[in-house]
Amino acid sequence: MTAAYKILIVDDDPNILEVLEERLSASNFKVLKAKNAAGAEQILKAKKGIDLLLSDIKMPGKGGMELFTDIRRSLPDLPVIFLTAYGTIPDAVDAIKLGAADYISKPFDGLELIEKINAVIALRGTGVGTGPVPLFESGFYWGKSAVMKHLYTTVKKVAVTEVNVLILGESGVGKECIAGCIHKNSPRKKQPYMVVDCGSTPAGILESELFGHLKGAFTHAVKDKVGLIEAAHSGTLFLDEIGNISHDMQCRMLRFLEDKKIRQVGAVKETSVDCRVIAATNADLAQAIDEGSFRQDLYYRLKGITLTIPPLRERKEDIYPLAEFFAGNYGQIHGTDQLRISDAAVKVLEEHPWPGNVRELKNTIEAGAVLCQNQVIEPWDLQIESIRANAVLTSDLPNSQAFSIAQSEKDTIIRALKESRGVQKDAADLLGISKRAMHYKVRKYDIDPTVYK
Ligand SMILES: Nc1ncnc2c1ncn2[C@@H]1O[C@H](COP(=O)(O)OP(=O)(O)OP(=O)(O)O)[C@@H](O)[C@H]1O
Repeated sequence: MTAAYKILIVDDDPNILEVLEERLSASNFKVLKAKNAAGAEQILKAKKGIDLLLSDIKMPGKGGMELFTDIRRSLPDLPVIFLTAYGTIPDAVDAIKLGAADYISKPFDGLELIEKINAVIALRGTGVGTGPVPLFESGFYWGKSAVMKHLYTTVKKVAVTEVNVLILGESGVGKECIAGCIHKNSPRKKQPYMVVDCGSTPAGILESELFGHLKGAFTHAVKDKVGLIEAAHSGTLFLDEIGNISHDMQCRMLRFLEDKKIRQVGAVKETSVDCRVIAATNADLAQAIDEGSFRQDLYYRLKGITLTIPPLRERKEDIYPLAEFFAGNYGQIHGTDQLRISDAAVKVLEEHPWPGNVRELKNTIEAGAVLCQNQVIEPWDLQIESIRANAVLTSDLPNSQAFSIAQSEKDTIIRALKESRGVQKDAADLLGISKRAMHYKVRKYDIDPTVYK
């Protein structure tokens, strides 16, 4: 940030005004102060070009919320961050719903405060995110819930900036899809997009994967290797499962994020790398910080902006549209007619808690598409064990489908094998079961997979 950014602080506590002024001036912001709302309004009237207002919520006389509502009329684009004390957080949350940019709780962490200010200023006036929300984009279905519409707007705003982004959410909610979407909508979209799965890469290998190495740096380093960070130069680096990296790797990542320089394993010289960083995790980083297993300073570096994708069970209104979307995709890919999902199956889908989130729903619909008859997915075509068993036992199956559960399972296995031309691994993937379970069932039902090749 440059000295050009002007921040107006309003707080009735002179100590807070002083501490904030010191902290912000040290980060090159120009600071103006007011000890009450009236003072802030005077400054805003007299001085042009204030970039951000940092306001206390509880002040004698006119409070922060009232000030915020009033200045909305004359300065609708001025971003406001609220300072909240214990007890006023609900007010701050309400203020965000009304359009405030963010809030920070007292006593605040200096680094977090600066990161938030930088992020808000970076987003200000980007002029995006005000249009209608498209239903889907590049294979990603945004859904109909208010929370996903809001996420879309934020993603569009964030994408055009250089801010680092931390994406949080359970496994399968679509974190990697959102990261890709940010890159595709960013000015870096024509540059490399490198994905690193920090969770599944063994710690010993991750360092050389990320930073690269020189020939001879260790036993198996038979030639020089460019790391993924360097490969992402001028583009975007997506660090998936960042919550799983070792303490040593956290230190190295922090140094990289601070200086934007890397040193290959075995090298003496450092190389500058310009890449935007997006990280994701399904871990509870706040808890990991409390437990001392994740560095707080790294956390703040990563979370210029945090995007949280809620689990599917918390946005039930997205289940049916997503299921239809996947059914439609399946039809297109396999050249079949549009699949339908029966009302009874929709009910089953909407009642399931989806621990595997959208990934589980997608697999369920794809397996249902293979198993269904006459292009209609019924409850018994859904590979959701508890519900499926119940549906088979209790539903009004037509006579031709009135199989025993075992017969129905055998039939399912055969249909999946037919679909995957006898390849048991692919059939297992289709049904969402392990390869071992597939071998077991093939033996149990005495099925010969080679017949379906
Ligand atoms: N809104 C969506 N529209 C279409 N497909 C989606 C959506 N959300 C998730 N998916 C699909 O679900 C699967 C999982 O998505 P993704 O890998 O982005 O999730 P994730 O949160 O990164 O999971 P993990 O934490 O396990 O890595 C992918 O096949 C993806 O295409």
